[in-house]
Amino acid sequence: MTDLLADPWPAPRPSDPVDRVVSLPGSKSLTNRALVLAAIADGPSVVRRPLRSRDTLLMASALRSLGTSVEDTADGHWAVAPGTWDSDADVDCGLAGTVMRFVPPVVGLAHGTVRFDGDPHMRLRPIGQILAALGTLGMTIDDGGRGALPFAVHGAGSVPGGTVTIDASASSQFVSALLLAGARYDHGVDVRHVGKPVPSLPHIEMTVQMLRQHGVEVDDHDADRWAVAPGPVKAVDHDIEPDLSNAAPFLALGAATGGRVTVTDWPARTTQPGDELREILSLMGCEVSLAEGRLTVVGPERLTGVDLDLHDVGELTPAVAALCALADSPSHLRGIAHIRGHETDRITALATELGRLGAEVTEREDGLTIHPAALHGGTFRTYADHRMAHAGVILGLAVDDVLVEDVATTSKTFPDFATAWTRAVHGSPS
Ligand SMILES: O=C(O)C1=C[C@@H](OP(=O)(O)O)[C@@H](O)[C@H](O)C1
Ligand SMILES: C=C(OP(=O)(O)O)C(=O)O
Repeated sequence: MTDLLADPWPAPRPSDPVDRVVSLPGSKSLTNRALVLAAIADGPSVVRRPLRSRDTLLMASALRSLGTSVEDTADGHWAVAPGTWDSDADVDCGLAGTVMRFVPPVVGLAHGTVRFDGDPHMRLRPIGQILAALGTLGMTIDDGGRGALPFAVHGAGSVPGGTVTIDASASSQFVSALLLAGARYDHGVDVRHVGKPVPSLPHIEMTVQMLRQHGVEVDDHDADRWAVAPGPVKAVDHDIEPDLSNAAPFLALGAATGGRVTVTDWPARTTQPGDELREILSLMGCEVSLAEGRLTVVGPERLTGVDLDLHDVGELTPAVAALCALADSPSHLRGIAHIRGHETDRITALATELGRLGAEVTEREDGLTIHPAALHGGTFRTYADHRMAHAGVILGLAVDDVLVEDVATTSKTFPDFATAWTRAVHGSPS
C-alpha cells in the first residue's frame, strides 16, 4: 500500500516487468506560450487541453492580474480574451522560469506597475540579462541593481523595441521571452545573441513556430539572431500536445524494468525536446517504436551507458541520469552547465543524491560521469525540483526502499503525479 501523502514518499517498485499504456497531461512549454500569445492577440481564442499545473496556473493568474480573461470552458479548455491592461499588479512567479521570463516583456504594453517575486530559490535563477535587454528596448525596470527577483516593471502602454544584444547562454527563455512580445513593440525586436552557445534551441524553435502560427513574421535565418517584425498577433486556437519531457519517467518505467510502456498521443512532428527520448532510450538499449501516435518503449535486460551532449535538451537530464545510474556501463552527460540555473543546481543535486544511494558519480562543471555501482535504498532529496523527484522514482523502480522527499513538488508541471505514477507502476492506485 503506498501512502500518497507520505513524505518522504516510498517510491513504488514493480514486482514484474510492467506492460502499460499511459496518457499524459499537456505540455508546460506549449501551454504557457499559448497563454501569453492569446493574451496579446487581436481577439479571443481557446487553449485546448491545457496543462493545469502550478506553472501554468501561475501564468494564467499573472495574465489575469494584468486584465486578461482566462476562463474554464465546459469541456475543460481555457478561453482567453485579451483585456485592458491598466492597473498595478503583483505577479507570483513561483519557481516557473516561463512566468518570470515571459511576462515582464509583455508588461511594457500595459499601463501600470507590476511587481514580480517568487519562491525563495527563484530569486537565484538568472533574469538580469532580460531586464537589461528590456531597458535597451525602452522599458523601465526597477530591480534595485540586483538583476534578480524581486523587481518591478513600469508599463507605459507601448514599447519602442528595436535591436538588442543579449547573452542567452544561461537560458533559451531569454530569447523566447523577447520574441513572444516583440511583434507588439513599435519597431518589433531584433535579438542578437553573443556569448557561449544558447542552450535548449528546440524551445526557441517552438517559440518561432508558434509566433508564425499567429501570423507574426520571424526571421531566424542567421545563427544567433532572431528578428520579429512589428504587427498584430492574430488570435489562434491551440491544441496542446502531451508533455513529452514529463513522459521521461513513464518511458523509464519500461526501460528500467525490462517492461513495455506506451505513451498515447505522441505527436508525429514536434518542437518539444522530449521527442529526443526516442533516440536516447534506443542508445540505452531499448526497443522504441512510434506508430499511429503511440510511442512504445520496451526495456532491455540491462541498460547500456551513454555518452550524450544534452545541451539542447537539458531538462531531460535528471531522468536520463537516473537511468544511467541503473546501466551496466559508464555514462557521460555533457553540455549542460546551464542546468545549474534550473529549479535547483541540477548537476550538484544529481551528483549528491545519486551518490547518496551508492552511485559512483563525478560532477564536472558542464555535466556528470556515472559509473555502474551497486545502489541501495535511502532518502532521495529533491530540492523543490519536480524533475529531481522524477529521478528519485526512477531509481525506486530498480532499488528497494527508495524514499523520495517532497514528491508533491512534481505539481509544478504534473497534477497528481504520485497517483499517476503509482497507477503506472502497479497497474492501479494501491
Ligand atoms: O522555453 C521553455 O519552455 C523552456 C526552455 C528551457 O529552458 P532553459 O533554456 O533555461 O534550459 C527548458 O529547460 C525549460 O524547461 C522550458
Ligand atoms: C527548467 C525547467 O523549468 P522552467 O520553465 O522553470 O525553467 C524544467 O521544467 O525543467
